[in-house]
Amino acid sequence: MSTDTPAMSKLARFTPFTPKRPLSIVSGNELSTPSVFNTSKKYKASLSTESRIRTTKAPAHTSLTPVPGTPTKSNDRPKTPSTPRGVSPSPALFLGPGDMSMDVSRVDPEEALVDSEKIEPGDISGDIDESQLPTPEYGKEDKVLVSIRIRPTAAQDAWDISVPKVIKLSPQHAKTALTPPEFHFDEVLTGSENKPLYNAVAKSHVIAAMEGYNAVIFAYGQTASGKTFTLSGSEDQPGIIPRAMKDVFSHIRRTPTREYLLRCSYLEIYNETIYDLLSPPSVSATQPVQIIGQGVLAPLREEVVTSLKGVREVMERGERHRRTASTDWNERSSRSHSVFRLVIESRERGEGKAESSGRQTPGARPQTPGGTRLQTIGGRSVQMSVLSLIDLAGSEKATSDKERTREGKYINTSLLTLGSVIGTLAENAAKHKNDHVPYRNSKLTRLLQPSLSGDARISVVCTLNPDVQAIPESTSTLQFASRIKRVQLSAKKKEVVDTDALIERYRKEIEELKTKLADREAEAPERNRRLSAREQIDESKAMKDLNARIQQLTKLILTSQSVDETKGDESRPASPSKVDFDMSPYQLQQELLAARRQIESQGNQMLSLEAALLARPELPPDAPETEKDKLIADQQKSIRELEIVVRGYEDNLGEPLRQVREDVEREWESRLAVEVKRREEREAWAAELVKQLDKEKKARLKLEEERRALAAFVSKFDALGLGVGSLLPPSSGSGSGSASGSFGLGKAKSYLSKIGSSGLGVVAEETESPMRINLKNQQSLLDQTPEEEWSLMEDVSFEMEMGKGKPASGRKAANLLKGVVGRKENMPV
Ligand SMILES: Nc1ncnc2c1ncn2[C@@H]1O[C@H](COP(=O)(O)OP(=O)(O)OP(=O)(O)O)[C@@H](O)[C@H]1O
Repeated sequence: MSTDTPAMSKLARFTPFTPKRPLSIVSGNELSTPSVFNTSKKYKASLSTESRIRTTKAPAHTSLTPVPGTPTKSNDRPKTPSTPRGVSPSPALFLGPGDMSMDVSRVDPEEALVDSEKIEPGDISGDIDESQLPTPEYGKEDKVLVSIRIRPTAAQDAWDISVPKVIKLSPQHAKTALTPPEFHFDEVLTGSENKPLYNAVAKSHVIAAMEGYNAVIFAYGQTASGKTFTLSGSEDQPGIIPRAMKDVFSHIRRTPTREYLLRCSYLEIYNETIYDLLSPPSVSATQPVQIIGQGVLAPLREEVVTSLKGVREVMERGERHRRTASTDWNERSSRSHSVFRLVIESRERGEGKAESSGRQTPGARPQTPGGTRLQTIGGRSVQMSVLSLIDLAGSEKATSDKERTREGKYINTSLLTLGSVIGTLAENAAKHKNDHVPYRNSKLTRLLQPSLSGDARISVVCTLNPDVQAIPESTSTLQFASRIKRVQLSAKKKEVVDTDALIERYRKEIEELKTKLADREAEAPERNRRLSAREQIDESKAMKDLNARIQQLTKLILTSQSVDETKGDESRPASPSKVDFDMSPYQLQQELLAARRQIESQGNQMLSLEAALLARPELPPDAPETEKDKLIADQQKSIRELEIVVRGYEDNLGEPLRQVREDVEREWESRLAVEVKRREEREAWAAELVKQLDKEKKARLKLEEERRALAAFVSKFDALGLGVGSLLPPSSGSGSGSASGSFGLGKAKSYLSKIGSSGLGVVAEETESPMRINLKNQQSLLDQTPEEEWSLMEDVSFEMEMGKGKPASGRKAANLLKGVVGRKENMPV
């Protein structure tokens, strides 16, 4: 290939190949973080000291790596492990005072606005050629902008690029005698100059992103073909990313009518897992990023940037966390696909500075899933777009290293999936088909899905290694590039609807309804006297409807995320999330019902708006322009209303309803807990009672035994004919041995049963024998009967009369008594 082709003349001339610089160890203080923006250091950074040492000093564009297929792996070259996601500094480090970037969760977007006045000259100086505006047609078409970049080589070049924008294999390298096929692209570029490359392939897309279109720029190609060099560049040849960032700020400076909020994130897909490069590695390793919706990623750290320095800091941090490793073909091969995303939000500036700052009540802004968002203010809508800059890992052959081979498999699989996705999309576009596109087969294609489905302007730079040994890989890259050229796009500007006017209307209606309600309430007592019961019911229903409408409108305002600054919190409707916790479950259920009714009514509102939209009057083509404009304005109004109602509907469907339900549940839960506790206490008490009863039963059984023993003793005593009178204490009423004081067996039994069921009942609480206790504390029944017990025996008449029966001698009787009673433990005799 001749370096003097017309294609070349457009860009920088071929940079003569300089042999690879021998690796040298640099001293510790020479180690510093390389930066894409830093003109004195190489961009690509690694966490491993080894790789930092090796790469910090190497001027990238002069040390060309050999082509795959001719590994230069030498034994003396140190093997670089893949960059470890090393121990990270504490997260606090990321938000230090010197940090130019800010975690979105802690930033008030209105305070982080960037406008033309805030751009420092340093942010846009350098080699950005502001006069060179993007080629007009680029980025404005519905096609992907596809460019080929051929890296310089010292070996024999296999490709012919003598015709502008065309590349074909030089006939001497073709395998057949047939003329090699030609590939046509938007640009075919060579050389090491990154500035013309940027202007040709990226600038228009960066500007498109600044103007509200989603834009994606990615580099595709085999390993060591120059993707990272193209995107990130080197110290003296900054690549697309640093140039794009400069252009972002210079665009802001050129656009004094708008103000901007910039947020950036940086991630990599490594072995089919997405890692957040801005989170501390310990965090991102344990919480990989998930794709939770069309282009929605979580958890993903986004940082607000207000200057080029801020972007640089964020980029450098991300770069430090990227995985790179030495392979057989590239000393610092990217082992992952990396995606740098810049979210650009902008709106027209207001009149004065105060208004332009658009300060909103802090804290009043509802949280949005994507983090901090710019608000529409006073009719100023917000434009939002995402610029994604993607450095894909290179396709490669199996290497000699096991780990690299494993990574290579993942890389190749995801690139293959990308290829087949692109193939299907191209096919669908060419044949107007709608075949299934296998986006879900890899993380990379899932991530790119919204863009590839047409939602973004895409520019692809396919990098080629022109060496003869790399012909198969280069051919495959060219085929990929041809396919992606056929993909159809239809990117549209994303503009957040201006809801302010509508909200103002709602607010007015609320005021009117409130006045009406207040009037009605004031007249109610007087009116009710005149009205029949039926009419009173109707009247109260009408008042309820008024109330419901007020609430509905108030909630619509809340869901449209607008807060009236002048009225502060007063103007805010009672948020459903602030349900009164003192409400009874009944009241909460009423709230729940009201919320449900509201959802239904919003559903109806949506249907009627949809119907109105469908039933819109058709205008004849020759109708006057003013009529057409009016119709368009009316339709736009209906669409806005519909959107707001839909948003309100979605919000109500989720949040408030859930919260009311939770409140009701919480209320019932606490009640249930009290009931359960009470029940448990009762059960414990009942168990205790059962235990006590059991004890008492046992005590009664013992007592019964005692009683029986006593009864037996008395019977024996009776049988022996021993009068108890002599044993009894002298009684005032009956003298000892009185004939009338007979103690019959029946009476004694009744006495015993009485004492068993009354006085001794208390012993049931004791574990010891009730008799024993009783006898411990009292005098023995036989020795000394307590008065009250004797009183039980008042009517006892001694059947045994003196001299009747066969009296035992006093000594014999005493022994007998001892013999019977003495068997009873502790019974004093
Ligand atoms: N156009 C170019 N001009 C000068 N040097 C280049 C050019 N393209 C690539 N290089 C050099 O070639 C080497 C490999 O390039 P680079 O790392 O960009 O390849 P890559 O495609 O990103 O590889 P991988 O997929 O393995 O990460 C680097 O040293 C780089 O500086």
